[in-house]
Amino acid sequence: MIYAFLKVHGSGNTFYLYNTNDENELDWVHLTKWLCDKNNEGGADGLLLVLPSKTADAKMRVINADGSEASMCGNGLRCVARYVCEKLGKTHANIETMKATLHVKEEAQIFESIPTYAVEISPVSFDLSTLPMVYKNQTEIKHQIIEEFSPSIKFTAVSVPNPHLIGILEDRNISDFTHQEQLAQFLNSENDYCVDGINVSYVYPLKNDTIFVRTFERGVGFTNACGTAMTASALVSNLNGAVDAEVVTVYNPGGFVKCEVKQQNDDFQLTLIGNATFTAEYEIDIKQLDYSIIEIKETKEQEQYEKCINFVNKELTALTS
Ligand SMILES: N[C@@H](CCC[C@H](N)C(=O)O)C(=O)O
Repeated sequence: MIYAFLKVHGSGNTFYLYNTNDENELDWVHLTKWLCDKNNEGGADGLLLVLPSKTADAKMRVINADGSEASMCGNGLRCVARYVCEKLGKTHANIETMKATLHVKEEAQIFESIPTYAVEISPVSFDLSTLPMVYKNQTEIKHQIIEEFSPSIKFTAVSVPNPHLIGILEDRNISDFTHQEQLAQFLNSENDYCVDGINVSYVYPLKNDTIFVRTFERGVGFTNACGTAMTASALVSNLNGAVDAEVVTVYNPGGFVKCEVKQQNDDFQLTLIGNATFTAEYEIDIKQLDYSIIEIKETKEQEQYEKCINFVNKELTALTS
């Protein structure tokens, strides 16, 4: 039987998007592992399921490349937002996710001819029980050196609501990620700190309102970008004085986003703004657990997005040289 998928990305964080009314239509875990295999048309970082919702315009589920399910996906939510808004002929919508129903809307383009959406990132918590993560008897890890991780990097643990460990670096050498990879691989395998793994991001403050973020994602590995990680990094950078801006520009290997950070008492209102690019339509023949790609129809959107990448690379070179 032939199934229609969209290939989409937010900041180069690439997903297959599939819309269905039947939440049990296919073996999502088995399918996602095949779709994300780099040997199959370059793979992807995960699968976004768009499903009916009793309480919102639609429901989003996120399956990581390794088959694990995540509670949230910021880059993916922008793509789902565009898909749902275009399908319903609206510029605003509410999307049900595992832990919250989130408001999404079409936004002014962040770069010429780039479809742009703004999505709410919520709930936010610094309580280690929400990650889940354990460290001695602490209930939080906030801008703290953890000798077992690094003698110099200060880390913050935060859920948005998926789990993130954010390290703020003092230097601008955004070319060597060896330490980050070693720590992330340790925390995403058998260890005494994180039972279900954690997304690990290193943040490089560049200006008072600008950071660079590289993320090793739980269930995927290094990706071009992680929307929830970039938003969490903008929040943590503000809280720790690395930046002082309500709107933070976040560069990443896959492009850039804007993260809005508002605080009222202990409540944070976080908004992630960035591209929602649809690169191709895929027709995939699925017979039980056997898959074959029948046809790929490229859109023209990636050509325009490459111009955005070229602009970002020039900006980054100027900021880090
Ligand atoms: N890349 C996504 C996050 C996807 C889930 C994450 N890997 C997790 O398991 O928490 C994003 O853009 O936020």
